[in-house]
Amino acid sequence: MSKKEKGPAETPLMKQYNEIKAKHPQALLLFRVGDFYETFGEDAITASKTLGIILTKRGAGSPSEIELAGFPHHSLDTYLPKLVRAGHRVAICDQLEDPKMTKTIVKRGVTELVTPGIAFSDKILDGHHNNFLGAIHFGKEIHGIAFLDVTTGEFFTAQGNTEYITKLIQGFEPSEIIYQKNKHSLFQELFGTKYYTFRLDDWIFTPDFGKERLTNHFKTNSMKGFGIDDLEYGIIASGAILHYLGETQHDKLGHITQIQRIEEEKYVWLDRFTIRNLELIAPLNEGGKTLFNVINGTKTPMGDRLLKRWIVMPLKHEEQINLRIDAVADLTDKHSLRAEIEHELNEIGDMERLISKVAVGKIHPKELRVLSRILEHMVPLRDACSHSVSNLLQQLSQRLEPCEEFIQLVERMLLKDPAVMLGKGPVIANGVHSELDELRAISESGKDYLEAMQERESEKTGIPSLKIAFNNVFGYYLEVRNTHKDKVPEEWIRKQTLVSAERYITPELKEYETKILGAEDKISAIEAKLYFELVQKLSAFVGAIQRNAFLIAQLDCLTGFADLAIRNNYSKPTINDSYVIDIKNGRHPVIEGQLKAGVEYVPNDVYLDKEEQQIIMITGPNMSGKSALLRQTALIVLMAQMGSFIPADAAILGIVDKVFTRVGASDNISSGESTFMVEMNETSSILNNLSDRSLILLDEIGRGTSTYDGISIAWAIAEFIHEFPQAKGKTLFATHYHELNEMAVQFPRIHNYNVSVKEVGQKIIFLRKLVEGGSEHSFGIHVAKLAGMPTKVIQRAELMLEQLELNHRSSEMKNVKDVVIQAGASNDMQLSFFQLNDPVLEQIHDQLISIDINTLTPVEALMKLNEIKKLTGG
Ligand SMILES: Nc1ncnc2c1ncn2[C@@H]1O[C@H](COP(=O)(O)OP(=O)(O)OP(=O)(O)O)[C@@H](O)[C@H]1O
Repeated sequence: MSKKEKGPAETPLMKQYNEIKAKHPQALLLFRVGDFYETFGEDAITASKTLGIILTKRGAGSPSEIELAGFPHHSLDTYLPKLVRAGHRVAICDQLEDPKMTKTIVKRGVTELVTPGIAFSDKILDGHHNNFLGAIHFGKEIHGIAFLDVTTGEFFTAQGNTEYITKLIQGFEPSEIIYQKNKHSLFQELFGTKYYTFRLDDWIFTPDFGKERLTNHFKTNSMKGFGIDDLEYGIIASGAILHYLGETQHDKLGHITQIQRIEEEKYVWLDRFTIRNLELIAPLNEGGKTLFNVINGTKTPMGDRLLKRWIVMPLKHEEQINLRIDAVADLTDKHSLRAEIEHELNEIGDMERLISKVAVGKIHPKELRVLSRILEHMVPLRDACSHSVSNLLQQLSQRLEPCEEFIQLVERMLLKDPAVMLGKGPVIANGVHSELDELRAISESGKDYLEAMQERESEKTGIPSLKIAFNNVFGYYLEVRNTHKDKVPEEWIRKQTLVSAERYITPELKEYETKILGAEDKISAIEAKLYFELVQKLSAFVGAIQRNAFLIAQLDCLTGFADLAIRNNYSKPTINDSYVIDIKNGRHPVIEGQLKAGVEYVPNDVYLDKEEQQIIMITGPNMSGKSALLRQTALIVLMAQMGSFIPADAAILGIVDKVFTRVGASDNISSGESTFMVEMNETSSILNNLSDRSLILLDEIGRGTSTYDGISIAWAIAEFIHEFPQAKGKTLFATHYHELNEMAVQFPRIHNYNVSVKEVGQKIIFLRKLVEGGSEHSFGIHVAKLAGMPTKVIQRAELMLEQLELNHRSSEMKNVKDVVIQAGASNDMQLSFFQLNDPVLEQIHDQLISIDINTLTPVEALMKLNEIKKLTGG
């Protein structure tokens, strides 16, 4: 705060402001003054820029001059979301007493601190997304994490290594992450700078504090009941979240009724590359479609939010998966059942967020009516589900609670069509409170009296346009247009002169005004009291309505799956505990919907198991459909384990417990690390976590490096997976190195396939059919042709490729060790080679030194070779 602001001329108001601002230095303070929210100093500059409101000066020219920008208090809903979305923390400072009741300065205090992770305003939230606040507690190897959506009351915790935490953050997409102050550089190192973060004091991140916060909140002795007792770090992170809520003045938390453990053992492990690469919830390229976009057929916001979680957390237990799949099957079979349920779901809005608003006391009367109307659909839904043969739907049906008492209370207490907000019109029904009814009658009759008075006076004075109106400054008045000014009786008291009219009052008018306003003040007070009592009573239903919301979310996802299956012609998968993946005519769910008119997606069979065909080596030219095939296989498996039908004619799927994905790391080059190193590191993390039920997708591994390095990496990895004694992870390996086809000779569970193409003259036609056998030759040069490379270069390349292939064959690459030995040998040779003192050799030497092998593509390598050959006069 600059000196200017603290001059001797500091007014009591600014003194109060400065005191409050000092408590919230990191927040933008909205300071309520009368009907306005004002911002001062730096805050005013920020607010005026972000909101496009006028920046002025308070006390211009005086020693206490300070920037000022403000907006009317009723525009808070418009401006607050803009500030929060722009990444600001906003402290809302309200008047804590009625200005009319005090002679000194009004008491003010911060009533809420809104941050991106803790926001209730519907305008900040996207109804279809959870708004999670995340907290991390960093340990040495293992870290704790917690996520809370304060708008729905959903609260989760877990702990695990960095990779697991990263993956959870990817799946939950928190809007804000809090962590310990002294872990700033560690956080940035692990998670980068793309998240909105806030750091808290270190002492908050201790086991005792965390446990105390949680047990106090849930009113329990331990966290055993929630099954998280052993998650020491998870508890610390969760405690930090509750502390943060307190710090931001969110202490009404009755809707946070439980904390759930994210049970790693229950869900398929998807490594972070898989979530990204399979485009499960976020597209790789802006505007791209995700699996979520394609399979989302939900009708309620709860379903929408839950589906996202189902997608990133597919199940691993056969029984649970089959419960879902059987429900989808029944909903698919029975058209009328589905139609009935969908009809009800269409009418169900965001009951989860509405009931949270009841718990925090922020619900508006109209919203209560909406919630009550939603609850009326519980009984029909329950009845509909009871007609299903699926166990899951039966269970859902039995658990749905009708909440009749809630509906009755709202029906009895609220008007059918109450005002949107308390204080903006009548809310409480007639017949609830006798004094309220009487006061309403007085107010009404007073208004009737005023109407009669207007008519009477108009007649008496001969002023046809005479009007009785009201404003906040001097209450009720009579307004006379200037043309009739001379007809105004003498006893009227003039109050205000406008350009075209004059305003008057009379003793009679004031007498009725006192009656009406007195009644209205009392009406507001009684309505507010009754309304708060009602909300208080309704908060007893928080648990039941939250449970209903969760059941409906599940029902919505399942019905959405059924609908999807019918729309896209999906079929029911068979899930068992075998180690087989046997897909008949599988398709890619996203690509098949995006093909040009007239182009059919070519379906393919994929078979993998532990004994015979563990690894499939898929060769084929670029663009032939290798990646699509890899991804569709994983997507089909994952969709099935989410409980959905699948884009295939049929499939028998042994449960998969982990999915790993690695894609030739061309997009990692920007990080500065060598592609080769990145690829090796990432792949080694697969090898450390392999299981018999793992599914591994390796797409063009080794692409980012020079050809022989690439082949060696790819070979080494495939060999390792094949030879790994503890587990036989099923693997799809896409590569354009046809050299890898040789592996099938040595390794019995590696089989060669290729995505077939037909060469017609100079052109290649993609048939997109996966057929057994390796490719005859590499298609790199074909791609160079497509890229418009000069014919001379292409011809030379073709020639050299032949040479290379000949040499390579003669070296009989038996296994990777041989390659490594060869590489060592050639190093030695290089030395002696360049000891010759020849200028051409020197040039060649320089050329070779300048090559960055880690980023060289095969085509570039060929061109380089061509240049070098020219140097020798070849
Ligand atoms: N089975 C299929 N049926 C119809 N079109 C397909 C099929 N598979 C792939 N395609 C189309 O071909 C395009 C290229 O496929 P994909 O990216 O899988 O090729 P690729 O062999 O992996 O190529 P690259 O090596 O360049 O990554 C896809 O975007 C899609 O439009």
